[in-house]
Amino acid sequence: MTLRKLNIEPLTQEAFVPFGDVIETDQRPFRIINNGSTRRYHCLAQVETAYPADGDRAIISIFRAQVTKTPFTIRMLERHPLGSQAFVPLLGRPFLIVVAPPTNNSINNDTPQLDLIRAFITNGKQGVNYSRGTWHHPVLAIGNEEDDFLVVDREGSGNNCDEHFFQEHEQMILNYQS
Ligand SMILES: NC(=O)N[C@@H](O)C(=O)O
Ligand code: NI
Repeated sequence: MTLRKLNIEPLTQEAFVPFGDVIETDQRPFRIINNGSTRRYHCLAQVETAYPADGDRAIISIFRAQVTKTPFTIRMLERHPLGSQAFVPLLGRPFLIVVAPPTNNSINNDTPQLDLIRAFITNGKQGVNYSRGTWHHPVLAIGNEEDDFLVVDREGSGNNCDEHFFQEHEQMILNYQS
């Protein structure tokens, strides 16, 4: 059985709109602050929490991710139905992203739409903010050693992580050659 090979696209905000935001300074507006010493690239993304009145909080973590060797089989995607999740690289290295648009009960039995799954490679200066409900693969670090990411996501009650495992014939191959 030949599995579908995912085409890996360079990450751009335009291409990523169905999935969330690209966190980067290239081509973005800024304000000059701090007596002219600093550029503020304001509100590059917004943190979504479903129930702020019930105590949902946006929290900041660091993920130290082991390298994912490619070719790699994409066997599952996950989503966070109650909040967004942002990954910002701390060591300036590219990383891989596999995403599909959010779904609900009326779409494809509320599972990732196979034909809408896309893969991206960042340029090392980009982070991403997955919108609430965006299907995504857990962080995919590449290179020769573990990578660190600043992660901003939601802390609160209830289940905030749905996982979907593909049938074997639906699985995809991710193969990145730097
Ligand atoms: N589980 C967890 O906190 N990490 C995942 O959500 C991920 O996207 O890496
Ligand atoms: Ni996640």
